[in-house]
Amino acid sequence: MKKKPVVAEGQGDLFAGMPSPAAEDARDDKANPGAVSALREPEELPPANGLATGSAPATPSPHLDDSAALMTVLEQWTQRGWLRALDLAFVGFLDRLRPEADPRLLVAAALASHQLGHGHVCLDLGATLDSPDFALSLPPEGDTGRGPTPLPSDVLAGLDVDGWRAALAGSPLVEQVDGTHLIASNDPALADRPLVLLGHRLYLRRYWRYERRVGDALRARLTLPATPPPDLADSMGALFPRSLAATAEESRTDWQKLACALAARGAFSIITGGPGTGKTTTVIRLLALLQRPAVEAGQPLRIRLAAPTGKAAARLSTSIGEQVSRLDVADDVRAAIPTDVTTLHRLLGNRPDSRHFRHHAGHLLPLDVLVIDEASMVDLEMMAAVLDALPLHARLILLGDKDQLASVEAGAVLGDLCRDAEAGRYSDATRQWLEAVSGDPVQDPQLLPGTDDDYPLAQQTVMLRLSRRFGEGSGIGRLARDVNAADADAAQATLEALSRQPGSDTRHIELERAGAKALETLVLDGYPTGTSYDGGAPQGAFEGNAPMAQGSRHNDESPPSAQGSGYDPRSAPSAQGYGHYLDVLRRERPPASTGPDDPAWAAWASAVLAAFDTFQLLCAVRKGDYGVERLNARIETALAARGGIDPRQAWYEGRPVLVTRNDYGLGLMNGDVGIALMLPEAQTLNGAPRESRLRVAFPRNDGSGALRFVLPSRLGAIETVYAMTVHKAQGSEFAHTALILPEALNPVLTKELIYTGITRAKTRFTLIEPRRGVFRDAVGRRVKRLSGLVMHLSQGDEGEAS
Ligand SMILES: Nc1ncnc2c1ncn2[C@@H]1O[C@H](COP(=O)(O)OP(=O)(O)OP(=O)(O)O)[C@@H](O)[C@H]1O
Repeated sequence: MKKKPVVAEGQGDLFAGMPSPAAEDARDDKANPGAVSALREPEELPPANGLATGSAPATPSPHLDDSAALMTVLEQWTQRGWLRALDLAFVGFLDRLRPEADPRLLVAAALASHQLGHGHVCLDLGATLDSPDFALSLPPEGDTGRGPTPLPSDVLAGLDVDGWRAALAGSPLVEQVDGTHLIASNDPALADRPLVLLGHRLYLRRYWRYERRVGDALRARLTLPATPPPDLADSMGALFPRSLAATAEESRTDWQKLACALAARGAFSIITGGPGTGKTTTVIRLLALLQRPAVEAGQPLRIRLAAPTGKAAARLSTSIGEQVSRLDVADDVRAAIPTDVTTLHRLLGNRPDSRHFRHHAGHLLPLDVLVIDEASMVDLEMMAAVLDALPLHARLILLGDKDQLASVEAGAVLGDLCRDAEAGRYSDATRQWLEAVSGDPVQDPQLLPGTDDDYPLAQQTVMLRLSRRFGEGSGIGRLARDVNAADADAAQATLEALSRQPGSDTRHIELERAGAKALETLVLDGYPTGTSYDGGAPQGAFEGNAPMAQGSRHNDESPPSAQGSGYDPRSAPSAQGYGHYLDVLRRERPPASTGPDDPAWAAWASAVLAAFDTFQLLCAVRKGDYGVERLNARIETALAARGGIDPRQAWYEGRPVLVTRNDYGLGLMNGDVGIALMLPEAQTLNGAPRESRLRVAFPRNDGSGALRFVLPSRLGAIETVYAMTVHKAQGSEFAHTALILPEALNPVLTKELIYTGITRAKTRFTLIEPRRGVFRDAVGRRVKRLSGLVMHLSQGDEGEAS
């Protein structure tokens, strides 16, 4: 078969400029040949775990006969949406670079690139051969895989892990990294090779390099001498009075205090904990503790606070603002603690259409302390960029919940770095130092012993263990804990018990039993008082694939709020559906005579946005009957049917939209949510009556509470957002969060996803299952993101952390 050209050489983001970073790597290694100790522990090459290892090789698949045969398959996969165009382009690039390349190399390259799109930094050859379709999440959700297209398991059939590895190792496109030292050779000819093989892991060079940069930078920070502020013990005593300890347990070990002490002594620290465990409270006290001596010396520290998304930045800004105002410190110290939180992109100085930032190793950030909140959402590439741009003297503090889903982009940096957080792994020296400065014993049944050499990172990591938001009495908290423990039976039992309990904050709707109407009622109206949704809701419109409003009794009649349930959405503020924000939109609209500059319009827009935030439907998936795309359409139809919106045009008043890509020109960030509203024009022509025009109101997300109004025509990457994926909801919270699962288990459904969904809820949580058992099965499954950081950090705890 004749080979087809795939793309122009050099096209595609992943491999653009590949040679130059590689050359930099080579320079790094020359300059610092021993730069691989603490974080980059010597690797023992993992044993091959491909099922085929050791057994007689099965018949090789014809798809790997030659590169033309393979290219045909890869093109089919791309056409079907199984691979990204970028993945195919990468392979096309390699194929042109080395026309004689082994098809086993080309398929591995395609899959390594594909895995990046699924968050994995590299391709694990053994795991891929063990279970190709599952490891590669192919066919993707919403695709049954039927048809003539071969599956990955067909294409890889007959490959054994050793043979595959040997084919890669022998390729001139691959640099084999020394498994003992984790460094590349310094041969400049090799440094141009676009792929890196480390044991059974194949990396695109760019990502291997990010991993190295993060590992090296963290190790450098961890080996700096400790610099605790003077009078640490006294300052901590004042900032963490005993009365703050809420329970008998915490009065023994105040983890917030210990976190503050560890962060105060080193150039790098991590404070992890679930929702409401006091991460913000702790970091504010830490900033006060660091800033006081600096202010007294007349040299206040330059402190910056950042988060990965605008929404997360706004949330931290609000919470810090409230807490700083209550802080018991001198006014000049309080004034020197910032409350504005920026996004990481802004902090680093994004450049339009470029993945490079204004601040980098050659132009460092002008700061002394950097706090990054919601660090679980920071991907590997961004973490490398931050560490590059950070002066070595500056303290870096990562805050986040290690158990949440990782970033959509490749890498699970916080999760990787927090592997030992639960077990503590403090060395005797760390423990003694902590006990001396805090006056508290360091004790918890989960703690395991450690040493400085084996667990360098653990010495600067603290896990906060007590949730103040979701205490013992909170159903949401109980469910989140069971899910987080991956205890499927306990989680299912808790869910059912809470759902039956009157007045509980958590509900379970099984659509098989309750009928699709229950979903419609929930999404539109929240919880009507006195109605049980998990049993007796009437059958109706929202069944099967029918659009939500088809056949609905609401269509031509009064809305359900007036249909005998006795429910008035205004009387149940903590359990709203989407009817609520439309209600506010209608009810609170300023009179038509209100001038265009009157602040009443902004106040109205703010009220509508706030009302929208009281409820959010989250989906685990995008495709299928219970994915974002179809549910958005069904909800839109249902709201239209009751007269709440008029979606005959793409843009209509009340349309909620989610920004899906940063737009620096407009000041909008990926994750920002806005609502289209009809607003008066500022100008009229020749005394003509004033016209109204749709504009989309977005919160400025800078802590000011101000809004930004944007013409719909200026918005590029947006989507309607009645339903939102759990991934997109990270960093946000909603008073009432409903999480709907798909009908069948699929690779994205894991306990991390369910945990992240549950913990978006502030006061109410509803789990909706189209089919019983999906929740339970999902809770039993963990995300396993592949990355070398885990490997570098895992020495010394073999067998304990898995
Ligand atoms: N030591 C403490 N004593 C009393 N209240 C506390 C203490 N620590 C935190 N809180 C309260 O608990 C709530 C949650 O704290 P905080 O916002 O610091 O947690 P968080 O972990 O940052 O939460 P999030 O999950 O929103 O990021 C706040 O109302 C805070 O005032």
